[in-house]
Amino acid sequence: MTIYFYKVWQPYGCFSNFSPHGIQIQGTYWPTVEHYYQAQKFVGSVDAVIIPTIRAAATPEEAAALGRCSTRQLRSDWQVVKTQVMREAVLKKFLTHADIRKILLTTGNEILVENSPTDYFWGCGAKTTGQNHLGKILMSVREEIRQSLLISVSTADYASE
Ligand SMILES: Nc1c(N[C@@H]2O[C@H](COP(=O)(O)O)[C@@H](O)[C@H]2O)[nH]c(=O)[nH]c1=O
Repeated sequence: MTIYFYKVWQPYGCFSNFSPHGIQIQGTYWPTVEHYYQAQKFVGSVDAVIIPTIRAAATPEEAAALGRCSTRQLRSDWQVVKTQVMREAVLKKFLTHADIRKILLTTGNEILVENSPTDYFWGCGAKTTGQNHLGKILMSVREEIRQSLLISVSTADYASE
């Protein structure tokens, strides 16, 4: 059965990038994946000065509003790199926090869909025809973590023989 998620306070809210699970990337701490993702839009752009303000935003909603401001200039390669930026942050989130990693793994092979009514790239959009890239990243992170756990279990078996 497909698992839909969107808001933090709804079922499977920990899959939202707005969930309060901090990550450390290259020595810098970010309060949520959303803070990190929105700030990466400006790395190397003339508006990079906004990055510390996004990192310090009190909420992910505030970080998103800063990052979505249409008068600021995005980095020129943003459309090319944004999916990889998101995957790196989501993977780090689930490697860092054991409680939500367990929730992700217990979804087995179910399809995960960000049920955003507006976003046809990261989510499925109101018509459910969106590309669901966040759901796809979560499923791929789930598989990567599962495989790495299998490898560590089999290595431990081997070592104990
Ligand atoms: N969960 C969630 C949202 N969805 C998130 O918004 C981000 C896309 O931002 P952008 O690329 O700037 O349009 C991405 O992290 C997506 O998962 N948006 C919201 O306004 N509220 C929310 O609770």
